[in-house]
Amino acid sequence: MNTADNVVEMRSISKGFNGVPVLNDVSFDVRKGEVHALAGGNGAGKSTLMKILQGVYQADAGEILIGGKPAVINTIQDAKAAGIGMVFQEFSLVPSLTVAQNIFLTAEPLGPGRLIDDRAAVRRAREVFAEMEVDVDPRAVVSRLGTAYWQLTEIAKALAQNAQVLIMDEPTASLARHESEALFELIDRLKQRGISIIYISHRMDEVYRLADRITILRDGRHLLTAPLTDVTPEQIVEGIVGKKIEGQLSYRARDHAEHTGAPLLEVRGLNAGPRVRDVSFVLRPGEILGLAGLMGSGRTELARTLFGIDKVDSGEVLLHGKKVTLASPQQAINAGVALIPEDRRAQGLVLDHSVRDNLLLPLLGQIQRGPLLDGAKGKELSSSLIKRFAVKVAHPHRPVRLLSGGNQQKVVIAKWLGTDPDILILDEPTAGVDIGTKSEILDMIRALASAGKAVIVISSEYPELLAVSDRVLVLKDGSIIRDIPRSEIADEEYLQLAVQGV
Ligand SMILES: Nc1ncnc2c1ncn2[C@@H]1O[C@H](COP(=O)(O)OP(=O)(O)OP(=O)(O)O)[C@@H](O)[C@H]1O
Repeated sequence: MNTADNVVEMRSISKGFNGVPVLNDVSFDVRKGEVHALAGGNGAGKSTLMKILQGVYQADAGEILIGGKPAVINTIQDAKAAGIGMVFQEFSLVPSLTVAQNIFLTAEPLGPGRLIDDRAAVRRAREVFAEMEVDVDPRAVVSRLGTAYWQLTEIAKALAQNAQVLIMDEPTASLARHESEALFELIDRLKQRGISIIYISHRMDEVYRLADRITILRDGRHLLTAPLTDVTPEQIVEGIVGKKIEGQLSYRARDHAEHTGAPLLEVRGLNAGPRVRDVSFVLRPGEILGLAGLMGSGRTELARTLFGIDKVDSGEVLLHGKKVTLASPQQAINAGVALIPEDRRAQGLVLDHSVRDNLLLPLLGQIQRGPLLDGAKGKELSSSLIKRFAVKVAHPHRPVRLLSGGNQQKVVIAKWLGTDPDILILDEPTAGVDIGTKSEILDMIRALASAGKAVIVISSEYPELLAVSDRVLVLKDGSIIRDIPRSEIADEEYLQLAVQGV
């Protein structure tokens, strides 16, 4: 293949931060109209490579060619001019503005007197959405729209700026199932129009559904680039993780699986706001309970209520047979409940604080010596958690925000498991984590249950939910509509139908 067929070519890129190498001699190319998956473990360097292509970082060595010609991409503006567009994972729109205003925020069509011409912007935005074959009202205020529409607006914004290559970093992370399918269909259409997509995802099914080729990075080095037709899922997993992983997503029987002990948690007629309605269930030691439901079904709200964040309107919660008041997270923690939240950046971490401080936050009680903190003990505790969860960090005193997304998730999990809770609630625990870590997290969940704890898992990924749950509660509009033992769930499809209330 002639290099001129590549819309983007990155050659021998190297990059380090403060002397720590992150990318080492990495080459990567993208052809016109292809979806190229970029895969690799947490911290492998995917985002860093893409930030170099977007002009956010400059490479220490190597070169970039656009359409076969050497290009200098030192700023985000350079990248835009070169036809590189980014669909941000944490959306970069201004919520108080309309869709059209956001699309043309930096490049408004100017009317007479050089004012922002709203009518022209709306007209042009309509054209872009028509080309995308999606239905979005350009006059709608962004804050009133759901995540899927934010994403469509981001894509429209890049296309309006003539992007030829779109970088999508975990684009389905906050989408419901049907929204993800709509996104895949849009990607198919964009491809047909000759747009190239760089697709970063830890989800293997998406990679196979969409990608023409895959490039795998491991520890900052290029491992392979191949058409998807030439590699098996097992080879990809092994390439990413560096070892074979078997039976990751199959349900395994465990010790304590009969769950005959006295209930650890009893919820009776719980009402909290509009999304938790008359919820009752029992959770016994050793049990893993899956919560399934569509977006907005009340899964997250139920978790937040049990952790003392959302206010209880009526009903009772019993822990170890005793009635408890869960009016604050502190009360919940004291009672032995821990929640690993869905939105880890907002709720799970203090991003500017060090990895060590974040890990020790819920453990302060354990390292207190009189009025002081025992520094040595803190160091020991945090180091052992970093080791146990294989958090990839140059030094524990580095701020958490410098960690890759997946490693931030590991810090959140390590932090809460360090508190040794009796009841652990995990809301989308594997979002953003690589396949190796995912399998470790699922094993951790199983191990906790085997040790006699009780676990509640919320996950939109059915294979994952079915791999760990002994029982699944299906929620709809805040109420439990089904309570199904794992043995009765034949397959994913069965669960999907149950969730839809069929
Ligand atoms: N600004 C920075 N300063 C210091 N180190 C950084 C910075 N940005 C990234 N790193 C480090 O570079 C490495 C690669 O991170 P990167 O975000 O590129 O990984 P990734 O492959 O995208 O991972 P993930 O799948 O977890 O998102 C990580 O070890 C990270 O801590």
